[in-house]
Amino acid sequence: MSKLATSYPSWSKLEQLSKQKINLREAFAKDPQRFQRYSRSFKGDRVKDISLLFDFSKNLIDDDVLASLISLAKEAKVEEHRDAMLDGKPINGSEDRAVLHIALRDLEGDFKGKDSVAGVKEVIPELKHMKEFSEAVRSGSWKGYTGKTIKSIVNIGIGGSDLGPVMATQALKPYSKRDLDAHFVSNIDGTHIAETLKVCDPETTLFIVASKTFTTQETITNATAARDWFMETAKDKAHVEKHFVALSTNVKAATEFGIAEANMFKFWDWVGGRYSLWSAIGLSIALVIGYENFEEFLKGGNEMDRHFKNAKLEDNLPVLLALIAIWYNNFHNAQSQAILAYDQYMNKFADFLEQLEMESNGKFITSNSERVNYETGPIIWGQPGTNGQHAFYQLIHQGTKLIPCDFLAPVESQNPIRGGELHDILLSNFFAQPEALAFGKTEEEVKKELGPKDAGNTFLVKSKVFEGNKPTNSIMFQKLTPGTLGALVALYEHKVAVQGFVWGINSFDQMGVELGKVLAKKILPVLQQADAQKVDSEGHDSSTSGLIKHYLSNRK
Ligand SMILES: O=P(O)(O)OC[C@H]1O[C@@H](O)[C@H](O)[C@@H](O)[C@@H]1O
Repeated sequence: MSKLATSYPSWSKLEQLSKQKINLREAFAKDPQRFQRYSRSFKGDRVKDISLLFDFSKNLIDDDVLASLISLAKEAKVEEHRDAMLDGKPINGSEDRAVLHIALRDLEGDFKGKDSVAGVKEVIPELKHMKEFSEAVRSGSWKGYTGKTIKSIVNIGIGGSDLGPVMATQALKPYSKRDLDAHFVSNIDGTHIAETLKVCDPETTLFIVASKTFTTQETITNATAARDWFMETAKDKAHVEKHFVALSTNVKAATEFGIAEANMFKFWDWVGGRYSLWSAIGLSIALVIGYENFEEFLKGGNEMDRHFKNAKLEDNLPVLLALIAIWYNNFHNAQSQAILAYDQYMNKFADFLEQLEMESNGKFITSNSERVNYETGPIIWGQPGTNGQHAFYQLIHQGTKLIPCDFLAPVESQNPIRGGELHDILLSNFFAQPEALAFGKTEEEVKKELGPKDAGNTFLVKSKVFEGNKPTNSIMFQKLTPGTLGALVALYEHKVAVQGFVWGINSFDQMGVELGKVLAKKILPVLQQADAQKVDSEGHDSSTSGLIKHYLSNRK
């Protein structure tokens, strides 16, 4: 049973330690080995192109802090929780489910404990189905109802059934089949599907209806709209099977929607939505980058799984990433964390991590049904570099909030424009920003730089001071290959799991998304009946009633 994290002896120790201010200028000056001491490298042993360097030396830590964070992980039984997860124990207690996204990428059978869980043995046959299908579409042997090759795919899904595929297809664009257009429709705002259908041809478009539950209102409504649009041209229902496939755990509902069993790609209830890009939900990824590359992505995730399982806590990348974030979240009052990827292909990475981290760890109840008396998941946000530098970095450098940042960048660019000049400029920024954040600029330095003419202008001098001491992690990877992306995603997945273990919460349900859905379902009939009189009898507060009535009386 999970305890309140505040009850661990190391929690109090860390509270004490947080009162001693660590100054990064002094820490680096004192210890020439600081980078060596606080950085780790990680190489794939099967996927050879994976090579990561994780530098956490620009954090407000010293040996005492790090040792106490590691002790905290031990007291919270992180290793036991991890092993229970990898063994397929039902650690998602509120739903009584195992948490086995690792099974989706365990192609060589490294994790035996999970094998008795129902569905695990179907992973490989289902991958074979994905392989055959994606190859048929990509090679052109799969034809639309008029005998034409598929030119566009439209993934219709939301949340985890959208964000992972969107992020990964963007990230792995260099590996994509450029003559196959990939679209993603998620929002129930009709604009999303309307604008997508405008650039699609019913004869050459394949719709992928991606929904774990197959009951999600947005997805089912958008899929129905897509089918109506298709039927306007195709006329005959029998043509649907050439143009619609389903990715779901709910075979019954997908059948009711009209999708033939042969066109269904299944997964299981032990795959959480935000962890589902490794499952059939990744079909759009396999279609875009090809099955072999998709498999490399899976193998990259498995590299990180084995590291997570086998590396000692002090060297364990997900554990370190999690503990460092806990240090700021719980002992330095940091409310948010920025994800800053210096790789344009990763422009959806922060969006993806928003769901992964916030839906997983935005909880106030422990697995022991107690209300936490400490902060849980931070707000995750970010933009790719260098764009963010010209927008919000001002606040990170000189604002009043502490925002720990993860900087990520590839050693090798996929597009070495002008002989690599652009990449060098990009990387010079990737190196410079954490340096500026850590070491800042003192008043003396500013005065010296301004020279005698302006050094007496106090407001100017003070405005130009950077206090520094802002913590960052830097993660460099060789190149954004499918394997590397897999390892990076799994790194963050396990980071989230470790944090949940320490905070004693269930990172694998998402009850907090339900209430709004239920209320919307109650309001919808009122909008459809357009009965403004009825609004008052619905029992809403005056604000909600007022807004509904405003809508009903002003819509055309
Ligand atoms: O894949 P489904 O069942 O349509 O669900 C989509 C999303 O629905 C949301 O309500 C959940 O919070 C997400 O976790 C989930 O990914």
